[in-house]
Amino acid sequence: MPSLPIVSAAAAAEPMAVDDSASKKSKRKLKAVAAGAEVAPASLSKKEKKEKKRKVKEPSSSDEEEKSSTSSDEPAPAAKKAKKDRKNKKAESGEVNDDGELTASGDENPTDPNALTNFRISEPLRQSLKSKGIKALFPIQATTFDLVLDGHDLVGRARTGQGKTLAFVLPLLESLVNGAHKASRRTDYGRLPSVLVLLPTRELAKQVNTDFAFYGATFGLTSCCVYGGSDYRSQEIAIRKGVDIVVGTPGRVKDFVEKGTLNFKSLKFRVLDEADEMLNMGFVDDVELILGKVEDVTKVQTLLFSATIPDWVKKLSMKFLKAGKKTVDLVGDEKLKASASVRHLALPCNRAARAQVIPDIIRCYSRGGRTIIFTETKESASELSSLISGSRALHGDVVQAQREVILAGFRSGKFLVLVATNVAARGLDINDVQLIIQCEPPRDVEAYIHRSGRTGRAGNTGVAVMLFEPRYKFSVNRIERESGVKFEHISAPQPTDVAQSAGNEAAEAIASVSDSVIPVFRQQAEQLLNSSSLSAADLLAKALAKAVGYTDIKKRSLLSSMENHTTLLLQTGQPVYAAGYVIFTLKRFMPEDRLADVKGITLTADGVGAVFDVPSAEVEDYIQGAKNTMATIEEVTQLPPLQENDQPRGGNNGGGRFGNRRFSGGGGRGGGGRGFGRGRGRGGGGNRFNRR
Ligand SMILES: Nc1ncnc2c1ncn2[C@@H]1O[C@H](COP(=O)(O)OP(=O)(O)OP(=O)(O)O)[C@@H](O)[C@H]1O
Repeated sequence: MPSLPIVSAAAAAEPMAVDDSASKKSKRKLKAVAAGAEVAPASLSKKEKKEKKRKVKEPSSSDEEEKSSTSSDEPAPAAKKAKKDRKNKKAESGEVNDDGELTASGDENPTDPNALTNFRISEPLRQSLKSKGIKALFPIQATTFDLVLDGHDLVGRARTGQGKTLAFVLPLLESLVNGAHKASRRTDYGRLPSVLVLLPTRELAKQVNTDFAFYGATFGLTSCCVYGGSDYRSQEIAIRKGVDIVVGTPGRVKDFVEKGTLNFKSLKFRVLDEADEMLNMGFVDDVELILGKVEDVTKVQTLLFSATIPDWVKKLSMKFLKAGKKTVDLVGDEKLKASASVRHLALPCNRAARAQVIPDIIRCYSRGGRTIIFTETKESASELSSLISGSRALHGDVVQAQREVILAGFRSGKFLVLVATNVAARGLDINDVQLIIQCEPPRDVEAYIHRSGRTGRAGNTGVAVMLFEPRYKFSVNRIERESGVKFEHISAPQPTDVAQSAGNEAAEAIASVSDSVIPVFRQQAEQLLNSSSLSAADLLAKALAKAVGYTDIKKRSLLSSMENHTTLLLQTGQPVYAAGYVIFTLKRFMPEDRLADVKGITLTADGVGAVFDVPSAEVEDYIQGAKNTMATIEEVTQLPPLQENDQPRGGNNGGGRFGNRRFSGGGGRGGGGRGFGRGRGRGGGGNRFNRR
């Protein structure tokens, strides 16, 4: 049995279940703003922090004080009033969730401090938002809206799925049409762009452009998306005709800049989204070149959103953002960097067992929604996709046109399982992704955070399962430490559990079959019953099994998830210090040549036992054999706590901690180790898509 029984695991997830309509409702429900904090404490200057503290003590302290500390631009009187009203409402409602964020209903509720009507969002844009079910701003949006509209440069940070895109889309549009740039707005043919948005991947650029196109259309603003691998000429024509907003990836934007097609003389805003990923993808030079093309930086407002703030992003913000820039950091020093609305599970699974285990994980945890499986390499993505029926692969070797078809098919529900490299890790916002499976712990924690963040978005919940080779458990600990996630450790769904839940579904389906079929099938049923020695219930059980595709139930190891392998526990009544000792004990009653099949010896945390896998057909030989010795061997139904390895050892054969090449770990094709030697490259140079 898995350490977390599957049926109850699914049941445990019950309260998180959201169907499509419910998901929209819950989106509306999860609205919050950091309690009373216009700018997150982690990012405030010392002076600002002091003033903030003082304000908490003295609720009557004036807005002017805060403005003088956070802004050099004087907001319009109307803005002052709106801000003040909001503040008062926030103080009145004062609902604070566990994360210290104010929560408020998303329904059109005037007492909701984040209700759209409490912001300088004009009626047409409000209507467009409502048409998408948005009636209140999310915290990152609420916290940054006035800052952006009032002309500040900004560095913004929030967890995945918290609505960072609209955090810049909405105030930019209002600013162009009703705010500071209203008077200089142009609508003529050949006008130069007012907004440039840079994103690290083509898919992300398209997604953000879709938002700009939709909400911009409210005001007659046009946008255009420029990215590599797609038709150059049509993008060029669109820019030359005149466009208000250009959204693109650095490579293609740079091409247009160098060719003179893109001219930034009228630019009012530049936005860098997922800035840290630009660094990871080797876009450093391109980004700096593009940003450096703006001649009069005093006329341009720059917004930078980044999940983490590595040195380059810091330097970038120092170099290209104005000195008075604001920082809104809703993650700050909090331990948990990954999404809090995601259930994070870790499951031991040998590489060779993945293709068998993953469909069962999907069956048990996806709740009928979409699943994204992440692999470390393009080859693994293609290979796995070919082994999982109904799935499609997405990675950098897939030609752009095909990538778009695949993503569109996944978005529209034509197929529900996408096997992808990190090309799909960042920013992609796809409805009803219920489950993320990571085939191995990623090398950097950011990848874990972003991949798992493809579910549990906009207030919905989701499940992220990370597979790991048992001997590399230390890398689970690393991700846990660095992301602040506390993994629930589970074992692979046992085929019996999966079959049982399939059987339940089949039983329900049978109950709903019309009685009109009975006369047609009764004769065969009676014949079957009369000719069989089984009872009617047993025969029906077989019929149910067949109906859901089972003709046999295989066993699956708890330790490595390998099919037809069983995990055994050896105890000798004295301390067990090493794998060698386990082999030494087994040799006493098992022929040596059969010990080659013993896999993954791992000592138990109590120091007096060890678990290992053997072929299921040989289980009885081990149990009976041990009876003639001081040792006991039993089949485990739940993994006991195991000792952990802090360092990778033992090379590719899966030796792990105990280093016995012949008798330990791995098992199966690849024997592990592949994933660890071949992570994606970081840093500059190279074609980004060759790496994903
Ligand atoms: N105020 C809101 N109310 C309801 N839904 C919203 C709101 N703002 C954004 N959303 C929805 O939330 C989802 C996530 O938004 P978005 O993709 O901008 O998140 P993100 O913070 O950029 O995530 P990531 O870090 O993964 O890129 C989108 O489907 C978006 O439409």
